[in-house]
Formats: sequence, C-alpha cells, structure tokens
Amino acid sequence: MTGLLVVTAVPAEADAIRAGLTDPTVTVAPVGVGPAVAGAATARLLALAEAAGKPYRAVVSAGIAGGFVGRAPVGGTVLANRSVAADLGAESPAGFIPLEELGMPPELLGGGSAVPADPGLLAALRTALPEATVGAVLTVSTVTGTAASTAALADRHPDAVAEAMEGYGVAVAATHAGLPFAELRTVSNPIGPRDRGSWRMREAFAALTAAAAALR
Ligand SMILES: O=C(O)c1cccc(C(=O)CC[C@H]2O[C@@H](n3cnc4c(=O)[nH]cnc43)[C@H](O)[C@@H]2O)c1
Repeated sequence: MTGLLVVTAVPAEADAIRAGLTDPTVTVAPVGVGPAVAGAATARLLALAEAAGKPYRAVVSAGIAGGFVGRAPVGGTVLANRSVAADLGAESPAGFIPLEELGMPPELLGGGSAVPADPGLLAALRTALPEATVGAVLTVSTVTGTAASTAALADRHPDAVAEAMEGYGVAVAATHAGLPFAELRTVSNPIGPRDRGSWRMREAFAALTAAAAALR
C-alpha cells in the first residue's frame, strides 16, 4: 500500500502543494483541468498503482477555487463536505433540474450528482486545518462569470462555499476504486462577474503551500 494521492489540475498547484508537504509518502500529480480529464487521469493513476500491487490508500482533489462572497474569503482555505456536479442535469424555463430529478433509472446515475467526503479523512483535515471553511464545493465545467448565474448557483446551493472544476470527477474515480476521497481548495477569486484582475493566484498558491502539511 502506498500513501495518499493528491491530484491537482495544473502543475503550478502541484508545485505549491509539494513545497509545503511534510509526509514523503504523499504523491502529488497534476491531472488536467475539468471534471472529465481529471476523473479519467485519476482513474488511470489509481488503476496503474493497483495493478503494480501498490494501491493508494486515499485520494484528495486539491487546488485553487472561486469562493462565494460572504461564505469563503479570497486567500482562505476550504474543505468540501461534499463535491457536487453543479451543472449535471437539465435546464428548463422553470430553472435547473438536477440529475436525480430527471426520472432516470437509479442504476444509471452512479453515486448521483454529489459525492460526500470520507468522514475520517475530512475529520483529519479539519483537525489539521481548523481555520478552513467547510461546506459543499461545486464542480462546474464553465467558470461562473455573471451576476445572474452566481445568484442562481448560490440560491440553488445554500450550503456551497466554493466552485472549482475537478472535484466531482476525481471523487467518482476514487469511489469507483473504493477509496476514501476529500477535496481541499484555496480561494483565488470571488465568484461573480468575470474580472480576471480580481484573481489573487499568488495568495491562493501560498495558502495551498500552508495547507499542504495537513496532507499526510
Ligand atoms: O478565466 C480565465 O481566463 C482563466 C485563465 C487561466 C486560467 C484559469 C484557471 O486556471 C481557472 C480554472 C482552474 O482553477 C480552478 N478555479 C479557480 N477559480 C475558479 C472559479 O471561480 N470557478 C471555477 N474554477 C475555478 C479550477 O478548478 C480550474 O482548475 C482561468
């Protein structure tokens, strides 16, 4: 059995995490942006490790995120109690319909559109990161960039603290491998009307380095 697998979207996030790691058994791998590529690449890493007789013992999706204003501040750290596929479903004139309400056979829905964090892993991360905000982290395929879509998302998910683009995909890969999963994010930008000037990448990467000691 090998240690924890931490997957990020991009190499800069992986570097920020490696800079703060204290546990040499932790593996950090950038797997790409978005739930599909991140999920597929994570599943491959897990399968290869298993085939080599050195399975990982848990998976963490980590990186930067947008924070809902008033729920998670820029520069802060967030732990997901569940990772939610926020745009998996159907639009209708009456609003968004989540996957579970589309009338499909349950066996086609996998674990559904939200994967809860492993309770033991989340508890350990919360203890190591007492300042972290805990709540749902949304996985979106499109970075939210208008006031209207921000308000709709915040209304639909009153428990959501942040959005990113990989957590749910990685969670599905971990679940299929029978492994505990958690999502850790640091906030680079407020979710809202697109304003690249408001992104604080350096702050978020520094927060990732500070949080990395909790990954063990
Ligand atoms: O919007 C852009 O112009 C842009 C340009 C270069 C890079 C990026 C990103 O890396 C953003 C996506 C990346 O970071 C996570 N992330 C960070 N903030 C958010 C957000 O507000 N909404 C969704 N995802 C966010 C995400 O997990 C990706 O890996 C953007």
